[in-house]
Amino acid sequence: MSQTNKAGGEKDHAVYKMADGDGQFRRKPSVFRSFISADPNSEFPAEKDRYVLYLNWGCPWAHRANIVRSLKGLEDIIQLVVMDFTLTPEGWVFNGNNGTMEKDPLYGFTKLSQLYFKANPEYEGRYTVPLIWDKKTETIVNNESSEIIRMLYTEFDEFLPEGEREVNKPSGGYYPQRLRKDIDEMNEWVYDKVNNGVYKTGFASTQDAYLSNVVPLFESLDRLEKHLNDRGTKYLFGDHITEADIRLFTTLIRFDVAYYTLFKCNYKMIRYDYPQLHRWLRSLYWEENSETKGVFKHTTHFETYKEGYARALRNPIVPYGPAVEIMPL
Ligand SMILES: N[C@@H](CCC(=O)N[C@@H](CS)C(=O)NCC(=O)O)C(=O)O
Repeated sequence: MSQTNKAGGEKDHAVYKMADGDGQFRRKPSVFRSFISADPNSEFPAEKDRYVLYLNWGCPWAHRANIVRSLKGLEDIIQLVVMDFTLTPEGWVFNGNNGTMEKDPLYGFTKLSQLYFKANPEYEGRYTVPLIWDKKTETIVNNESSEIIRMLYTEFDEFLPEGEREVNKPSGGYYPQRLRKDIDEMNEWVYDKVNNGVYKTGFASTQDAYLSNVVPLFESLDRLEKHLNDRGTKYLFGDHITEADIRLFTTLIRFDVAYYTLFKCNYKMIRYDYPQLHRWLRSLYWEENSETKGVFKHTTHFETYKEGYARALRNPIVPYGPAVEIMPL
């Protein structure tokens, strides 16, 4: 493979090396895996103004956490720190660009890696968002979005009005007991083939690696289309939004705009080829009702998607289209 570098001399920097020697991108497991708990005697008890969520607008994993923080009405309880969406050779940085913070508000840091080293001076993994920081013990509680969102569903409920608590929701909330098996089962293949599938496709560095991921990606989108079509429901598992919707949304809202071109996921487009998924995506984005609370739209930042992925790929060109980011309802 040619290593021609049109974007400058940084292309070979470790931060941009996504594929392994065989051309496949393999996401490393997150390292910080503690849980915030409603139990006041736990290691990380839920408290107001104790925890901080670090993220940027570009990242789909971070987007999950941002959606749940707002859906749950935790804006006054969990602080949000937004970093720039451009992946630099030093990882994510604070620089004040694009309306983000100039410096880390807690320590004045300029790089996310500094928080990782403050939490663990021996840390060796990647410096990823999202992460939840504990101001009291000054460490990272968790940097795995699938776990962060689960803490947010329930563990801060005592700070919320009765009706917003998961136990009091007639639907059972975002991860209802009666749907757990179905949601977990869907999460498993949607994570591998769709959420992470677009990355494995886009970061593949050989034709074989690319094909071995792009084909299952579209087979899985076909499967999701059929799931919605067969059930005829508004959301993936009925009339209420669940975790499965939140996890799929952050990938599909980036699909036509960014993954289609930049990650070469260009076999089909959501808007033209998947009527059910397109209907589902637009209703989450556009409808402002008691289910969506307008949160899906307000946490979506289209302007960062194309540019963020182009930069992460060291691609100097930001694609011009599509003309419309998301079609009207
Ligand atoms: N498993 C993690 C993945 C998070 C992740 O990979 N985030 C990306 C941004 S979309 C990141 O921070 N990448 C920086 C890097 O790998 O250097 C999660 O779901 O929380």
